[in-house]
Parts: sequence; structure tokens; C-alpha cells
Amino acid sequence: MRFGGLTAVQGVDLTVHTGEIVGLIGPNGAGKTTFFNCLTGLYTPTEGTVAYRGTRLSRKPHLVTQAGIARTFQNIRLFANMTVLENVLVGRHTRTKEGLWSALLRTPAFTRAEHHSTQRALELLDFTGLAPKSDHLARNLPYGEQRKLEIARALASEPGLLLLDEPTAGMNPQETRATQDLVHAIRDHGTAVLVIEHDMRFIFSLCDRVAVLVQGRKLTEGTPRTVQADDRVIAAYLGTTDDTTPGDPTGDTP
Ligand SMILES: Nc1ncnc2c1ncn2[C@@H]1O[C@H](COP(=O)(O)OP(=O)(O)OP(=O)(O)O)[C@@H](O)[C@H]1O
Repeated sequence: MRFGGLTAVQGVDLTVHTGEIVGLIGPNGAGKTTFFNCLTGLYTPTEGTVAYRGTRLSRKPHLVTQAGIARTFQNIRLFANMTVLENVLVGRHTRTKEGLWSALLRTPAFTRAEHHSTQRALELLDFTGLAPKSDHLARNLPYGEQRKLEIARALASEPGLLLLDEPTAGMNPQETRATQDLVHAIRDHGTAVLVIEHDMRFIFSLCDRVAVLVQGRKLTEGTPRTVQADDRVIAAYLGTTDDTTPGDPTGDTP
């Protein structure tokens, strides 16, 4: 993926298996979010294709969601003036087949689908611990619960792969621990998880595997223990690789 003269992501190949949590780490500007944006159709890669379960993915975000990939964003993107339940229901739209006319005419098929969606959304609120706040406006939730709601909304599309972009950013240690438990529970329910995060303690205790991006390329991939012990990873974070790190054109260590 190129932006003018800058190659933000190049030749990154990453497999996430069902029942696995994979971490994607790398210094600021390494291309992590760009990689997510290429996967989810927000960016059209200047070269290459994106495939999921052997099928080439559409470049339209809602079709990517329909194909089974859901995501959360670095900056929370909730419908602030809608309730918690309504936010999750919005996440169901790619899983409901009823069209505009059946909605306007409130056909029996539409009513059944609506009932099923509400049931499923309530189950997800239970699962994420937000059920007692289902009728609260999203904007009135504390920060940690807003992040949880984003995850619940993403899960509403019943993804096979969930992409989490910095899910613990701005959280206190208690909220971070709760998020870790939630991600484990999601994995245990059979959803593959790929997570970007700067909190290394969180990533190394959460993930089964970790991939490291540096200047848009995959530097290495392995178990948390292997990656933690890799001198090249430490050098990349400190900006002491042979190449200068992005955002540090002098190559000076911070
Ligand atoms: N829409 C865009 N237009 C131009 N350049 C972009 C765009 N999006 C990302 N970039 C550039 O691509 C590079 C990778 O950015 P990206 O946000 O993917 O990195 P990141 O690893 O997610 O960083 P961070 O950890 O700081 O969020 C950066 O140099 C960034 O400035």
C-alpha cells in the first residue's frame, strides 16, 4: 500500500487460525492500522489482493463484514446518541436479509428477523457485561465500557475474524485486565482475533502468536517468548536498526 512516495505496507502475509489470538505490534507508523484498513476495504491496496478463507475480498467494507471480518477502531466510533442495545443492533445489519419493503410493511419475516436480532444483541450484551446498561445512551458510558460496546457491536456481525485496533488505549489497569478476559472469551467461542496494541505486557500475556511490523514489512513472527527475546525487535522499537525507523529520520534513539 503506497501513499504517494511512501510505501506504508508491503508484502505482509499473516495467517490467523480459528481459536487463536495473534498480536500485531510495531513502532509508531509501522503500518499496522494501514494493514487493517487494507483488510477491511477502507483502503484499496495499490498492489496485491486480500483473501479470507481462500476467497478474494471485496473492497466494500460492508461486504468484508458480511464475508466474516469485523473490526474496532483506534478512536471509538459509536453512535453516541443511540442506546447501547441500538448500537449492537446496528452491527447486525449485515446478518439480516430483510429489505426495505419488508421493513416498511413489517412483514412476518421482518418481525421474526427483528426478534432474532434483538435476542442475539441481548446475548452479546450479557457476554460483554453490558446488559444492565442496554438502555443507556452510548455517550453516557464510561470509557472502558464504550470500548467494550465497540467490541460487542463488531461481534454482532458474527465474524470469523475480529480485528481489534488498540483495544486498551486509554484504559486503566483494571479495564485492561477485563479486556484481556473478554478477548480470551471471544477466542474460546471460536472467533480468531488479530489485535494491534502498544501495551506490550497486554500483548505478550494475551496472544498465542505475535507478528512484528517495521516500516511496513513483517520483521518476524512467533510466540510471545521468541519475539520478546528477538534483538531485532528491541532494536526496531529503540530506533537502532540499520534503517532509520519511521518518524525518526535521524535514526537517533529516543
Ligand atoms: N491516508 C493516509 N495518507 C497518507 N499517509 C498515510 C495514510 N494513512 C497512513 N499513512 C502513513 O502510513 C504510515 C503507516 O501508518 P499507520 O497509521 O498504518 O501506522 P501504525 O503502525 O498504525 O502507527 P500507530 O502505531 O502510530 O497507530 C505512516 O507513515 C502514516 O503517516
